[in-house]
Amino acid sequence: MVDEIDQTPSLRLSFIGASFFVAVLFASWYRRDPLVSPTPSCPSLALLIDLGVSQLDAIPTVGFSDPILSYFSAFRFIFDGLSRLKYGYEKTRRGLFKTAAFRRWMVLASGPELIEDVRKAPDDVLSITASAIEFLQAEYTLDLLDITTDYHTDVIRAKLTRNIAATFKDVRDELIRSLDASIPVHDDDWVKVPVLETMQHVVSATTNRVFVGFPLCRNQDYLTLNLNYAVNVMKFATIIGMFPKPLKPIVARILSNLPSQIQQEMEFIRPLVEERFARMDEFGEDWDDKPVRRSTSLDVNVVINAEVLQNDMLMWLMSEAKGVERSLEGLARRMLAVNCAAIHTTSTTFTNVLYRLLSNPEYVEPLRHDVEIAIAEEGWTKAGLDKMHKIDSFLRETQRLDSLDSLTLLRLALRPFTFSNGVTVPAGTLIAAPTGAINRDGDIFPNPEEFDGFRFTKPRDDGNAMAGRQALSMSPDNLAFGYGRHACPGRFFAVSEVKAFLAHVVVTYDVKFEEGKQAPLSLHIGSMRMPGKANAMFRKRQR
Ligand code: HEM
Repeated sequence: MVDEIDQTPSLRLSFIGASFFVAVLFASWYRRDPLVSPTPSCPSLALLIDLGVSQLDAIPTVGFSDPILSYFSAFRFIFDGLSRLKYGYEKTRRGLFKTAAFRRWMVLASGPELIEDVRKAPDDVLSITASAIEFLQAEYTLDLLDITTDYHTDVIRAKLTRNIAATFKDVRDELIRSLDASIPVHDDDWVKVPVLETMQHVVSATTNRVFVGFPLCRNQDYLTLNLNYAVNVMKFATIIGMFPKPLKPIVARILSNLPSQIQQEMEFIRPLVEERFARMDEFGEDWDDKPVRRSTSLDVNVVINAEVLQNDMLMWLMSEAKGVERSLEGLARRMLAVNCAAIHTTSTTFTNVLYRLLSNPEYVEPLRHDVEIAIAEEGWTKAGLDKMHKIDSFLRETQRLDSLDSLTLLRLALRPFTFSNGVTVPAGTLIAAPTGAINRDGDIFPNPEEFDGFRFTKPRDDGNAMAGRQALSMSPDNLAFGYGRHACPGRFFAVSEVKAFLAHVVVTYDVKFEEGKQAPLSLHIGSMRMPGKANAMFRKRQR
């Protein structure tokens, strides 16, 4: 007994010593990075740089700076991300601070100059693709055939955006049809609807009207597949990201059923792809510009002899895909990825906008007025949406307070990067803007915690009411869609969709929360924010 007591401290010390040694080795191996430039040949120097001790030292840290203890900070960030970022921002406003991520340091830049530095940096220095590979764990969650190409981004930016006015009638048609189906209002009765699930369904159907056209956009199994895939990517990425590289494929295999999802997507789009490739072979590459064809095999309950749009996302991808990407499997994976980028973000925004409307019923009448004036002038068109300034401001204010992620402009430094204030960060550092904290800065937005739905319609000091104030305007103060060359290419489409939704809801329904209920608490995981679940009550608008 005595022996045991005597030996315990030395055993404990040896155990702590050995654990420390293993932890340091593990940390140096775990944070070693295949994506960035080679580190120096001297192992100890490489270790110091990998751990960010030397070059990052000058930047203040939120949490532990110590290489080992920083893992606790990275872990804590999962539960407390927004307030950690707010704390760092308050202390270093318009400067730099850093916090630990699991595999590397993340440096947060705020203030117009530093954000401009990030915006202007070339892709081979600060890479959005490399950060997406890591942040979304894209190798395991998206698993594109050629992960190095993002041709879908150009397709969205050019073709989808150029076709917004032309496809608006279809988008609105699908929006109304799916809302009618999900919210069966009769007479003057109130109908109870689960908000998040309904918005996910409505956005999937509406978006896929332009992605694959009718009738596939109404196939419930197809919509569920793409929706589940989109929601799971975010969830799985967070979990897989916590494991070291050799364990990631195993964890990914346990968590996800990606191979079967890809197979299902292939089966859904196979008839379209085969028919269209055959036509492309017959008529040449210009075939996709033939806008419509008549179909005889549609769901007769809904539309008879409808025009089926051939100008859809799948067609545009087929026209631009090269190499392995120009196969059924390549296209199926790409369609899943595009759905993933579009559905989760837009349905979360629909949900946030609706919760804000239910929580602030005094906005309903002025919003109705805004819509009715615009529609009287321009009809239900893209030009009509552009005139709905109050609807636009309500959306932007919602995005300000309910940002989907408290980080944007996430980039991975592939080479050392020097900010305009002279501070250099090493290759392998993540860089981002603390958007959630910027959005709550009282110097930029007076009464920042207050929801002021018409904040962005009020005249400014320079008398220029609207310039730079729309939901689509990007600046260091409005990063909801990012900023610069890699800003969200789907933002024009997304904003039209959300504005069309809000405009339709206010002129069609009366809305409220269930008796005694209010907006649910959001779930925060790391920097991400997901709205909670609640029911909304709808009835036909009483005039
Ligand atoms: C309200 C809805 C949406 C929000 C809030 C949103 C937000 C964002 C943000 C913050 C970024 C990163 C920008 C940066 O880091 O600079 C981004 C990128 C991206 N978004 Fe969206 N997005 C939305 C809808 C969409 C839609 C509808 C699509 C597709 C049709 C889409 C496709 C993409 C793609 C492909 C990228 C990567 C761009 C690149 O790598 O250059 N997004 N989005």
